Amino acid sequence: MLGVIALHGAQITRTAHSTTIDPSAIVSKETSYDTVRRMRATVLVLAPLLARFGHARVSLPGGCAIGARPVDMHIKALAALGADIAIENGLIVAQTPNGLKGTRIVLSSPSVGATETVMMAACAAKGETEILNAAREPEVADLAACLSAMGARIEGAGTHRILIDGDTQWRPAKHHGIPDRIEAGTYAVAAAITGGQLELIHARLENLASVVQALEAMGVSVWPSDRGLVVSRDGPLKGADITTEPYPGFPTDLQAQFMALACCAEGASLVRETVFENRFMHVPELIRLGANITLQGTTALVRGGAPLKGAQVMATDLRASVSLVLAALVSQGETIVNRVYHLDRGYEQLDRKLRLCGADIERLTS
Ligand SMILES: CC(=O)N[C@H]1[C@@H](OP(=O)(O)OP(=O)(O)OC[C@H]2O[C@@H](n3ccc(=O)[nH]c3=O)[C@H](O)[C@@H]2O)O[C@H](CO)[C@@H](O)[C@@H]1O
Ligand SMILES: C=C(OP(=O)(O)O)C(=O)O
Repeated sequence: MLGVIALHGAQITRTAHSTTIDPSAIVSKETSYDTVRRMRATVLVLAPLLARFGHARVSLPGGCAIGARPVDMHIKALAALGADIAIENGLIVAQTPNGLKGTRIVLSSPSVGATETVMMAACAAKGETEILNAAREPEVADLAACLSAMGARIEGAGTHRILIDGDTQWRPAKHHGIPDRIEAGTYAVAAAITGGQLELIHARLENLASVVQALEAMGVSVWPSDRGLVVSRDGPLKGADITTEPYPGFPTDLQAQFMALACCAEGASLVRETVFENRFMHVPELIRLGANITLQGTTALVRGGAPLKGAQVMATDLRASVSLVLAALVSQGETIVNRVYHLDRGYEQLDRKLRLCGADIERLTS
């Protein structure tokens, strides 16, 4: 695989649903559960709706089926800021009869979504809010940069402690979301698994340190270019141990893709998932392609080097889907990935981009 791939803004690709769907559709009882189930980002409109209207009715979010995915931290934090919240018929119903009031929020774990919810709500609260044990993901800092451009006063986003001065006087602003580091990591695996070279335009080394470390441990070269990063492999792939962790650790959203890569390595790899309790649904499908993987609890032992052969496989979630596409690129014969619609939540025109770089890939349904 050889070529150049331009990455899109994280906010565009990763939260596409919230940008294209009118909030009134999200709260409508007519919205089909199946639609909402696929949208994790719906929970993130709760704070802006509350701040704007003083009340909100938002479907309990779903997102990728990779665990129970509760929203207890979002709800507890909004309640601490002064919201009255109830769950009714699968909807989160919230109101702020006395407005929101800044306070100290200690998150029980550094949830990305809960940090974003609190940060947005705190902008509209009276007084100061402190978030402790905040998520440090670059998307949190990027959201803070966007809110700050709109008039918010936020310090410490990207660290474990965020301070927000409330009562924001909002103003219009333009903000470009950061390039999607998960999209970048996925195309990096495409270059690595095929023994090719890709230049990833806009990819940022500073947001991909743990990913680059894993690639290098597996025998893949990564270097900065004027426009982004170049990822290249011409020697053998080596096995590596990978443990998913909150940022700056190795991202859970790249675990499936690296497992596909590990299937093609010489030697064994251990892949541990610590963020979500059920994120190994790609394993039986990779095995269907011929991979040698043993699952034990939250750890997968991948014995690399077994030849992969094309088969009919089923995509279960966004990253599981793309891991099957990546494995199919190096499988002998034809692979058909069913339920490929999951892909579109995180990748714009994946098939076209891979085709332009030399892959023999075709989308059979829209
Ligand atoms: C739309 C979006 O940005 N999605 C990303 C976000 O998801 P999301 O924001 O849902 O992920 P979180 O960081 O909140 O989840 C991390 C862990 O905390 C748990 N938890 C979370 C909230 C809560 O109220 N209670 C609770 O127990 C979750 O079940 C999970 O085990 O960060 C994840 C971790 O990097 C990524 O995989 C997702 O791609
Ligand atoms: C899990 C993911 O997304 P969401 O949180 O939207 O389900 C993902 O992007 O891999």
